[in-house]
Amino acid sequence: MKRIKLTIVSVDKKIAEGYKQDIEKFFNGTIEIEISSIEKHEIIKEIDADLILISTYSIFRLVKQYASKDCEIIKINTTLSKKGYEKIRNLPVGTNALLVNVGPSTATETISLLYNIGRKDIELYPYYPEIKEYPKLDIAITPGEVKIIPNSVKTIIDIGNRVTDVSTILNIITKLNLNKEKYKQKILEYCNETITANYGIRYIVTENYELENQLDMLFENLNEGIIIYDESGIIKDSSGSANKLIMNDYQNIVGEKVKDILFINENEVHVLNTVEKVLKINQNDIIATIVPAKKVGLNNGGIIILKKFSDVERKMHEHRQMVMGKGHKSKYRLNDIIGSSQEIKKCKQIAIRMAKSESSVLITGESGTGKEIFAHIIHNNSKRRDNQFVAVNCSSFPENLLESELFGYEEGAFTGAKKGGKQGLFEIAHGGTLFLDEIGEIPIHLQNRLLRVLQEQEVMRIGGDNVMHIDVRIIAATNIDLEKRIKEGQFRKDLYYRLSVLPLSVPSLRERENDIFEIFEYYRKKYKGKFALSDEVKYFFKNYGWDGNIRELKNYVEYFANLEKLIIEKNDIPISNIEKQDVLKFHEGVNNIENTKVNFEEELYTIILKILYTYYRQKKKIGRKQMSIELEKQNICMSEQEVRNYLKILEHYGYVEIGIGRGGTKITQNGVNKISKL
Ligand SMILES: Nc1ncnc2c1ncn2[C@@H]1O[C@H](COP(=O)(O)OP(=O)(O)OP(=O)(O)O)[C@@H](O)[C@H]1O
Repeated sequence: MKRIKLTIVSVDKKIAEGYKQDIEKFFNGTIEIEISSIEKHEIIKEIDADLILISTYSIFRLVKQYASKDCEIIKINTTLSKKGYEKIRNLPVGTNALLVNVGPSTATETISLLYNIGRKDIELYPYYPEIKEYPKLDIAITPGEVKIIPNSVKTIIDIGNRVTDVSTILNIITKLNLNKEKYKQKILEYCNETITANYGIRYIVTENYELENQLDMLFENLNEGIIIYDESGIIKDSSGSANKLIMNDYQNIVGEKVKDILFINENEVHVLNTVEKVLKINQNDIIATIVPAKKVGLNNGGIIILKKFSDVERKMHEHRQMVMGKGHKSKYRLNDIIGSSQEIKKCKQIAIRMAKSESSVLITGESGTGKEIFAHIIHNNSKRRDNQFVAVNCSSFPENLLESELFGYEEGAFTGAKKGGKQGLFEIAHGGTLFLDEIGEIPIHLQNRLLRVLQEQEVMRIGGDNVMHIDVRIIAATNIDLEKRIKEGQFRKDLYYRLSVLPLSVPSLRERENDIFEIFEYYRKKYKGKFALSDEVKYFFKNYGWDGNIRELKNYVEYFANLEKLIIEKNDIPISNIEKQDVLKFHEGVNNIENTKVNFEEELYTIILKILYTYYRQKKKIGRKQMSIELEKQNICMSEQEVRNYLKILEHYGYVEIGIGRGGTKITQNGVNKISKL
């Protein structure tokens, strides 16, 4: 292999020798160094080198003539050795001395060097052999030129030959494209042996080194395994514990592909946001946090933190995922609420007004009506929008886990508690909004605690004695009748009042029939469905009960989009034929309602009206479900859909009033009159 060649050019051969020694010593003979001197303003021969170093800029033009076209030329920066500096370090402030060197420029250069490295407080006067006038001083300082010091001088301070500055060493490494890592330690040593006037470089070299050292230590001592990978998913660095977790011994995994090592897909490696995955590696459950590293210059690379986790932690993790699944960021905007019905427009307006307030909101409505979207919208339009939106589904946690999720715990609070404790969701949501979904499911004991937090705006972690002030806005949602729960003694009245300062009732899809097809169309486009609905199917959907509301509708659209059919027929609807017939029959009935001869002698209408009358006397409304239960008591089997059909027809005749949502049905005065005549 060809050795790298460096040529040093200087006016004075002796000086060049000095530089050669410094550089040779640093590179430990791995670089070939030649000296080319200048005689009578000429260079003896052409320079054939990979890099040329010159002692002064005054010879630059001359050297350039002898150098090959693309060979770079850099000037050697010089400085003092530490030993030399020590000799002048203790000179008293205000000392006057001659600075002796071979010529005027070298003398002034040395004065400025001493000034730059810190001796600004002594007065130095240049002295060189041809000088005509100079002050007669007792002290002379010289970089090795003792012979030319005038005899009158009493004290000679020889600071020794000037040495190559670390900045030149760094220049050589960079220009010759040498492996910086290899010289890291040597650069640091060189910095310590010499004095440099280049404080910036010194700072960067030593500080970086210390930082790197600390990082290396941290890297190796963390229990978690760390993997750093580049944009091709290739591992660039890995900590000992990562190697141990993955390979079961300390075998190095640098150079391997992340996906092959962790058995995951390529797209799981290149993530846009931090994700957590649970992996099974070497019979161990490992939780891998994959952090994209755009900001640290790895492009699409990233960092993976690997951690073994116990059963307790796994449970915690699963539950955390339930919470995190809902995200700590608000994702919906007003435009995500599709529909132009008056009902939904009004609901949006109310939500926006509520957003401007700081009071608690209670969102009610059937399942799948969009309560959660409304919670996001209220947060997004409030002044808390730049802070966390933390959503938690109260029904998805066992009681004790919900408590620790909400309020957090201190280390050692219970067996299996994580080291360092855990932040509760109230703390996480500080400054933002906490969305408590399915609040009706929260157990009584926690209701007490929740109420206290809301009243006092303070939380205390489980097992802790530190009270933390929190500023969190609560939005709660429920699809069950909380007032009923209160009557049953299952929900605290005072908590209910505190939560429902601003009540928002989201209408069911049944109450806004006109929105059905608008939402249908929105999701059809979203799922890239190419289908159209047959007329019969359209009638069906218009008259369908939509108990699952928009969530159910959305599922239908997704299902149809996957069928890849152009026209969706009745038989494509994935529900039982009986229910389908009911709906369609009803449709025909309602379509022909004007002509429908309702035979009130027919027992069924009478029975239904009578049940309604009984409820009316008890000042109660009755829902479809309850109606079919009441009918069953009289040995009449009728589905909720059938009940709905009968009620619609009774409504058409003005005998009943069907309430919106789950409001239930009430007999009218007409209806009362009707049955009294029967
Ligand atoms: N107006 C709307 N336009 C479009 N999509 C909607 C609308 N309302 C709800 N959705 C969608 O319907 C689904 C159910 O909404 P969401 O989860 O907000 O309902 P929910 O009332 O909170 O239900 P649950 O009580 O079961 O938690 C979601 O996928 C949501 O995106």
